[in-house]
Amino acid sequence: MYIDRLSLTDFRTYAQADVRLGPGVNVLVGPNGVGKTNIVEAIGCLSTLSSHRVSTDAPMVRFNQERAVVRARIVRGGQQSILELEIAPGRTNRARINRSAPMRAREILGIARTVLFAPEDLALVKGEPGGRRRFLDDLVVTLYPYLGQARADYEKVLRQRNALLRSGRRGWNEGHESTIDVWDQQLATAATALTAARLGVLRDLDPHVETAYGRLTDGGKPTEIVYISSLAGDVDAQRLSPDASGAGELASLSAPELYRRYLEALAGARQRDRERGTTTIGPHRDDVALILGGAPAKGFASHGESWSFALALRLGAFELMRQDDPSEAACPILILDDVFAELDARRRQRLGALVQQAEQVIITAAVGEDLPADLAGRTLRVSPGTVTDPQGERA
Ligand SMILES: Nc1ncnc2c1ncn2[C@@H]1O[C@H](COP(=O)(O)OP(=O)(O)OP(=O)(O)O)[C@@H](O)[C@H]1O
Repeated sequence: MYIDRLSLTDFRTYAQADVRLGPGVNVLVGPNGVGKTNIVEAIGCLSTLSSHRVSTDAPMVRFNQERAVVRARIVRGGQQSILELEIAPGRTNRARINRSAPMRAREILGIARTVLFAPEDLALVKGEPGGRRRFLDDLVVTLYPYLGQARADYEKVLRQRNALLRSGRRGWNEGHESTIDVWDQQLATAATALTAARLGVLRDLDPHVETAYGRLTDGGKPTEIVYISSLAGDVDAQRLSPDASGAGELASLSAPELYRRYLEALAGARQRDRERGTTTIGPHRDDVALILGGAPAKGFASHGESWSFALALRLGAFELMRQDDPSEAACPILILDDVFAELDARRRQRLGALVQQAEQVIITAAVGEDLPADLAGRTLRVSPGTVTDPQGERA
């Protein structure tokens, strides 16, 4: 799939801009701060309904405006469709497909399939567990959209259980005890679905990440991704020695056994949870250990290695999505924001060769010379509030 026209209204720096893109490689070039990332952020948001760099919608709306609109014409296997997303902070975001009546934004989730790599992804390797969980859950929901419900259910029941635990700190009574039994069953149901899906996706992702890292780094160190589960004991201890994590055993459990393990663990942790006023067992406490050359990448890998590992995670996700539906119409759009400047000449070359597998690649770069010479494609010049197309016309 590819986007051939993108239109932005009051999105970040753009009052109104029309950007013409094409299949193959598209490079957005312009000085720092000119608005290149704003464009790829808009495409990512149309695909995932969230920004890769902010957790709320307000910063995406141009200063002093109330709403932003992102519209894209998407070509999938020769069929065109127009997707539109209205971002209105403080109100419900709305979407339209082919200029239909407005619908809930959720309805367009996943129609534009994208994989976006940005400098912020370094946090996947160096940062806190929340980013890794989000990466994994986003991939789970992309591959198995029906699990979006399990994820939403889990978050809802978790909030309710935590609210009950907090209220119980002022005096725990029989009402609390019977209500928490109900929440535990619901939590265990959603946790089972989510954990099984995460383990399955990790198992499938792992070899693709290893291959991508090897290709990027000329056969560099081996990588491994290990799931760390709060069901299998102290997550901090597992992070230090991921080999000893119980994830392998968890992956072999059937769903009813996993459910039983969650129920047992929640019951066993109830006293502690009551004291702390929060739930200490469940997928929201889990993590993913990224292992490079036998050692946890976090804390051990160099900056360049961490960067390449983060990139390999995204490229691995791209490959997994491609394998999941090998038709060209479903091939995700690959977006690389500011990547090449961070890599040495050889890794640039290798990345340049790797990305050409996508039907559409969108790359941002402050300096065109940072890109490998054989990365053939169209170049769009970005200047404040405007993107100039290859023919030199102002869009
Ligand atoms: N809501 C907004 N309204 C208006 N301008 C905004 C808004 N949000 C960000 N900006 C401006 O957008 C600019 C940053 O744009 P962007 O991140 O796309 O730059 P870039 O071209 O990718 O830069 P770099 O090469 O440094 O990464 C900043 O000047 C910032 O002030």
